[in-house]
Amino acid sequence: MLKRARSLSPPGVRSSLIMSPTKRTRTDANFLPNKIATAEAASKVDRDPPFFKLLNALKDNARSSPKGASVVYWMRMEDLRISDNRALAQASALAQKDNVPLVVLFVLSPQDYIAHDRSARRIDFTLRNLHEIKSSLAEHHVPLCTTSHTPRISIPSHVLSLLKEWGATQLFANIEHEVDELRRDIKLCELAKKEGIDCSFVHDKCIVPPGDILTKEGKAYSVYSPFLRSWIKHLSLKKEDIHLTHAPTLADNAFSIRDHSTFGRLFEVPVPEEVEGFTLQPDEKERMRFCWPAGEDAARQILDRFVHTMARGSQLGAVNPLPENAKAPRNSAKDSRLGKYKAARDKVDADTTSRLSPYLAAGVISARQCIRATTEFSSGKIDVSSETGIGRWVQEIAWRDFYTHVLALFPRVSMGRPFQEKFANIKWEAETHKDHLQAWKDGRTGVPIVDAGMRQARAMGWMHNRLRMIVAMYLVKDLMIDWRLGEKYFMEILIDGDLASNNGGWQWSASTGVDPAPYFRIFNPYIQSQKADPTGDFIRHFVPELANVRGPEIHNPSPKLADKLGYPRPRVDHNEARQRAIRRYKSPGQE
Ligand SMILES: Cc1cc2nc3c(=O)[nH]c(=O)nc-3n(C[C@H](O)[C@H](O)[C@H](O)COP(=O)(O)OP(=O)(O)OC[C@H]3O[C@@H](n4cnc5c(N)ncnc54)[C@H](O)[C@@H]3O)c2cc1C
Repeated sequence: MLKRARSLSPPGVRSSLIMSPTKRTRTDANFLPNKIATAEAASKVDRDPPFFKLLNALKDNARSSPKGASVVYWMRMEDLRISDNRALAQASALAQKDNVPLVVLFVLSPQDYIAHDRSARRIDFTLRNLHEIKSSLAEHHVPLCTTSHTPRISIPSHVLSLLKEWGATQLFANIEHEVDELRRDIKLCELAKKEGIDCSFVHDKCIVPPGDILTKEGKAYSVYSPFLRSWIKHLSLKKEDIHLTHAPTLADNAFSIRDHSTFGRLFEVPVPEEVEGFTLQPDEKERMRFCWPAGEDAARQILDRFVHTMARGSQLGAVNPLPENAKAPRNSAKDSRLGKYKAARDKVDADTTSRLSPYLAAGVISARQCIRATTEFSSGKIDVSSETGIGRWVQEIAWRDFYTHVLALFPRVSMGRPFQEKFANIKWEAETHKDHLQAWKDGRTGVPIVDAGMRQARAMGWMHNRLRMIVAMYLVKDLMIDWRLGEKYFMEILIDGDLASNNGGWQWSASTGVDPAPYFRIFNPYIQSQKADPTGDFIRHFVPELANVRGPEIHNPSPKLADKLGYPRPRVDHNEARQRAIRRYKSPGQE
């Protein structure tokens, strides 16, 4: 009997019809020359990371200025929340102490979005969250002023001019770890100092701040396991331990701010509906809203659902994570998705993972809150054991920290360089096989699990971790296409695009990064497919051409069946491609 996959797409949308993910304003042809630093430039930056330069600039700019007319918190793309937000809490506390209004600023920077390949989905998600934040802040009589500024090079001056307009002598923000953002903030510290304005940029993204976990030699870790061992030692739920402590809550501004000639008007400054060049098609916009509802409440509910409910096959696709009619029973730790995470996390045929990455990447929920939520099931302790679902999930949050530390302390990775310079000259096929890259993007490589994963990304702006590894390794090792083109495409299409995790994942798959998959251990996509999607439900859902195929052929259809169903044949023979990859990695630069 033929089995038909359920239709799980939002109303009016079929995954097979989803062709154009975003209105494209950029081409791949512009990418490589612009983005890759020379080996020398990367080494120079690695020797003197901007992250430490910023910490020094902040010391130099220690709080000394007299009380101003307001205190400003500059919210960025990675901290879109009000609760458990360290910089916001500190700004709020100071505003209370000085008895002046707190003002929240957000600066849209279209040039940065282009330079960093930001997806229109991520920008839309940012704006949707800003709308929520604006209303929530208004309940506390705190205005959110959203501006847009170009060129990006003058953002420090733009922020400074606003601070002066608002009579602020104190600026707070959470640290962003990408090279461009760090350099921008260093510049702002320098300019602010001249104007007598203090800058406090604080650690908030990671559980343990970059620089706090170092090897005995005082160097950053480039291997995950020892990093994890050290990371675990930093975690405790004791009151005095800062790493997991909830940041103090936001205090209200005085109601009189509403009548203030300058600050009162800020309540009227709208959050734009879109940023030019990052416009979503209407159906895509609807789908993103359906799959990824904005706001802290939504994020908290998604976390709660992960912690308390079982995985369901009906949730494998582009579904609403919080269906209105879901009266899902609350399960014990043994049965919940969190509890089963160790055994189930690599399965793609149900919602086995939390799907919190868009919320974590945008800071709609804090990583601290995610870890605190797990302690309910572990007698109030932090479980980091590799033997339990809870522990395994906490370790994933540690991967997020790990890659952010790598980004901050080995800035070369955000400059288009491989972490392992010896792999800089591998011979790629990008020029000779542009059609292969396009087929991969379109989900038409002829390898069902790869195509299903790529179509999931196109449909949802999100992909399961196991699939990300499979499709990434397939692009790099089977199609022999430069990992940077895959990294860029992921940023352009994913709603959770995060430079640290994305680069980490790509360099892991390409065997060029920190703690990578050894270059000779190459995933066989057909074996991976059987393990990740044993029933074939996932493939049938996302590859409608194969919707009626049952049995093992779903993982690797015969040429005859593929031709009959209008499904492409594989572009390369996996075994031959594997030999080619091993040969080229062994002797970089050689054919
Ligand atoms: C090639 C490649 C590209 C990736 N690009 C991104 C990206 O742009 N943004 C992103 O957030 N993650 C990225 N990841 C990591 C991972 O795939 C996603 O975080 C995960 O699939 C998100 O699903 P989830 O929220 O259900 O994760 P869960 O399994 O529920 O994990 C919980 C959280 O832990 C973190 N996490 C889990 N796995 C990893 C990991 N391997 N590395 C870093 N953090 C992790 C994420 O914040 C995630 O939300 C990438 C991985 C690969 C292999």
